[in-house]
Amino acid sequence: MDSDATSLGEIDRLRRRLDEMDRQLLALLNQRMEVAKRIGERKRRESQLIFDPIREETVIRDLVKQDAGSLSPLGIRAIFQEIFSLSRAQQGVLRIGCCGGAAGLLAAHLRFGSSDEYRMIRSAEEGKRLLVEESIDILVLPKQRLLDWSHWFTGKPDGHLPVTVCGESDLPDLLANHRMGRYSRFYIIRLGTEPIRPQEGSQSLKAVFLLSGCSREATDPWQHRFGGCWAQTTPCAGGEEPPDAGALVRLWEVFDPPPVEMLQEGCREIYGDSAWIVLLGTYPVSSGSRL
Ligand SMILES: O=C(O)C(=O)C[C@]1(C(=O)O)C=C[C@@H](O)C=C1
Repeated sequence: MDSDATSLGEIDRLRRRLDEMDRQLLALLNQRMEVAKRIGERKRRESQLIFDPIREETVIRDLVKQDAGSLSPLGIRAIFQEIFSLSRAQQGVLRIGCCGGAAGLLAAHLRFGSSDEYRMIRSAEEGKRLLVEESIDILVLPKQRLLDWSHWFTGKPDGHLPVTVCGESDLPDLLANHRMGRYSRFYIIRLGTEPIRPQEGSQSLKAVFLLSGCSREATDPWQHRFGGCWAQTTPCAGGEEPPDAGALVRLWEVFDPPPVEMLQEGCREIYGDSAWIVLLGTYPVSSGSRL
């Protein structure tokens, strides 16, 4: 037997092993879907949302920590995001609205997976309406448009938003051509005033704050005062700042988010009554490029 034939025989044998493993994987996935369906029934009875980003992140993180094989963290993440997507589809449909054209759709697809329902949204205003009407469950919004949210809610003196930011999605550098580059970061927003609570044992949290009613320059002392203590601040206004909306300041890698009252107090000290802060939500951050 020549060496080509030997190698073909070996490939055949290995492929048969792969076939058997694929069958096992599929059987396990089907079993997993049955369990997810049961969780979904329970959630429906208790009026809980299908999408639980903190649980998903915790599962992925634990798996990445556990894996002693050759899989990359990004690979594990991509596989499990698809599994969660299948699993959400068993529980009902997660309806995702995407602003930001094709880039928004792509960012959402990269974050969520193939089995959810996507809908292109022409403007942040339309997205807000559909979210409030509950025609969509999640809105994916380019970071530039987050300022519009700041704008909309500056009118509300109590500073309560009916939405929380529950994640972020990046377009990988690979896709950052001229047009997409503008839309490299997206926020995932969902309805609900309850900020997402950190899971016990969660290592790293992000908090997003809107600091409104003051000019961009005026955020400097605020950043100086609070930035160093427990967070780094990043102004992320981009070039599309609405005239009176004030500044948006993001705090990130907040391990132990300070009480909102303390922030508000500090803010009042610096700006008197001319500014206020809105806590949009806290959510886990991943060490990879996507959440
Ligand atoms: O743990 C849950 O709450 C589930 O619904 C299961 C599951 C999963 O497949 O692991 C599915 C959807 C949620 O977003 C989180 C996790």
